[in-house]
Amino acid sequence: MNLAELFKNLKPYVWPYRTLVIATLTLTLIGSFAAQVNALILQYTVDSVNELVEDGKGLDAGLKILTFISIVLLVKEILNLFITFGQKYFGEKLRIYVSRDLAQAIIEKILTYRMAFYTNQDNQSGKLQTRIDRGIESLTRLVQNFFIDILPLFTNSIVALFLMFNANVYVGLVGLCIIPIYFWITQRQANRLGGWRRNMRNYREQKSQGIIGIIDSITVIKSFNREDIEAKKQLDIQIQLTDNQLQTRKTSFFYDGIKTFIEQIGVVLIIILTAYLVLDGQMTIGAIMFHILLFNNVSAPIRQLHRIYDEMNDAMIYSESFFSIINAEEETETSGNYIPTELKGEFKIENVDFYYPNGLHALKNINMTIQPNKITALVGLSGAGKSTVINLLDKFYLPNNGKIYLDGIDIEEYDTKYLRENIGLVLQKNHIFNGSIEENIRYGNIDATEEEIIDAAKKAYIHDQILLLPEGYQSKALLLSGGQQQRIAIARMFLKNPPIIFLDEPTASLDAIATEQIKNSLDAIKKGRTVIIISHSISQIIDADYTYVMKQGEVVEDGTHDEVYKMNGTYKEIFDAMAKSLNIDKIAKTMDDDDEENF
Ligand SMILES: Nc1ncnc2c1ncn2[C@@H]1O[C@H](COP(=O)(O)OP(=O)(O)OP(=O)(O)O)[C@@H](O)[C@H]1O
Repeated sequence: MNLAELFKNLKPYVWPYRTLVIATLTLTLIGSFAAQVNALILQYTVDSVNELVEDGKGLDAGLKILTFISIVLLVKEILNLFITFGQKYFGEKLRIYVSRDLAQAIIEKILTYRMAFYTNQDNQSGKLQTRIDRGIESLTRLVQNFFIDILPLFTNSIVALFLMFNANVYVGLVGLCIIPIYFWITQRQANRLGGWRRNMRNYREQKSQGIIGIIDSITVIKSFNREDIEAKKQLDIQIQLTDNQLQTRKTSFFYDGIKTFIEQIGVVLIIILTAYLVLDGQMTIGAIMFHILLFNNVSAPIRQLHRIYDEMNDAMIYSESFFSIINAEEETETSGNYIPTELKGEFKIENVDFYYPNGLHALKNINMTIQPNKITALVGLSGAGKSTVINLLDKFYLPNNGKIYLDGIDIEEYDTKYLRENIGLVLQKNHIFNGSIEENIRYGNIDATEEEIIDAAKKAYIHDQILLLPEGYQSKALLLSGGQQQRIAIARMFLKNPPIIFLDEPTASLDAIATEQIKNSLDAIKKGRTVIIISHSISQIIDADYTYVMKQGEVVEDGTHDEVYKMNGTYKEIFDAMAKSLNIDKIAKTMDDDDEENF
């Protein structure tokens, strides 16, 4: 991203604060003129004092001059006080507001993005966070620097250059010559640093992703005693990062040295030239001071050029990824605008093919009909594509081929918000977010009353356990056990009370008693709705009205439980294995013995 594109992208965020910008710019201009007063006064002082000495006049005459100088300098400093304060304050205000707006804008934007954006390898949470944080940080620093540093310094520089030309065209030319040389060197420096800076961004992203990874997987790391391996992985990144940092610093030091050298040559040239003009009688002695101070005003911003360049480069590099996130229109979730008056809940999946963003062919020419008022089970071994079907029905992803219809209308034509409003989803994992139990359940219906929340928790058989917690419904939901969290997710679905329900192994982490209780609750809620259940539990599968059996992304069998069982294929294989794993013979024997004893 070049500077013009950067400013174009940034403009919408700065535009609302244009009054602040104008105020800062006006103060900057006044400040630039005030900054030249010192040079003028110094020249005046040297020349006046020199004249007094030459005329042999005493302190009395000098006192008048000194009083005048002191008053001018004092007034200038008081003025400067207000100018600098106003300029910094307005600049800072601008930075804070722009930073807030950028942060909010990117959050609002990514919330509208489709699921594929989040599951993309490049957008792992740590990486995404570093990209967003760094982007905002460098962009806001750019805004601040532009108004607080760059603009005042460069306006100073231009005004000083103008005064130099006004004094003598050759003096002005020396001042002017140094600028392109400096620019050229700084640009070479920036080009050489560009690659390393990009590397730096990657290493920083990897570093923060690494730390997040460690925290997320700490149980696995500790249980396998893999602390050393994890530390080594981080060390490798740190070593690459520091190598890169050193290279950056080395290059910077080298170019900084050259720039200081050039600047000093400029100072020497100014001294020689002005001394010549003074000796030639074309100027008074005060001009030497005047020119050196003016040259200093010209070179001061240039001396900062590399820092400004660095920051601009940072802003360009980091804003590149920031704006690529915020401007990723192709990631925005699509929505139709069809809203039916009534929802029957019949899904038809026709010849659907689906590839995940990483290219994995997860569904192959799938055909299914999901009947309303019935329970449809999706059965298959791990990785067969069952959850993927649900992902497609929820419009988290769109099929690459084929169509999905709901009540005869293509789901792409449906208003996505309406569709999801009518679907209740209980997932295998990742269903609890940071917040209290109450907040987590309330997510199902933001306007629910306390009684309704408690009622939902009761239906999910979690109410009694919540009451045993020290903070009850206000306890942190993430601290609950896996099975308890699953029941919170079920309570949330009960509260939502949608006509279509997708249950992805809803009882996977539950104990036997909770499974039995939840099963009864689910049986109650299933009535009169469209229900899809994915389960590895025999009891839930047997209860289904219709079953689709999936294998490696394809539907291999479908029918009622009896029909698919009799096909002697995958379903029978899975079902028999499930039954065997339950050790039904022994269970039956234990229960028989128990009955006999009781008898
Ligand atoms: N976000 C993703 N990106 C890439 N591949 C994915 C993604 N999610 C799932 N897959 C892959 O798609 C295939 C189908 O996965 P899916 O989760 O649908 O299986 P499943 O039948 O529900 O399995 P399980 O019973 O273990 O939940 C698997 O090979 C899985 O690795």
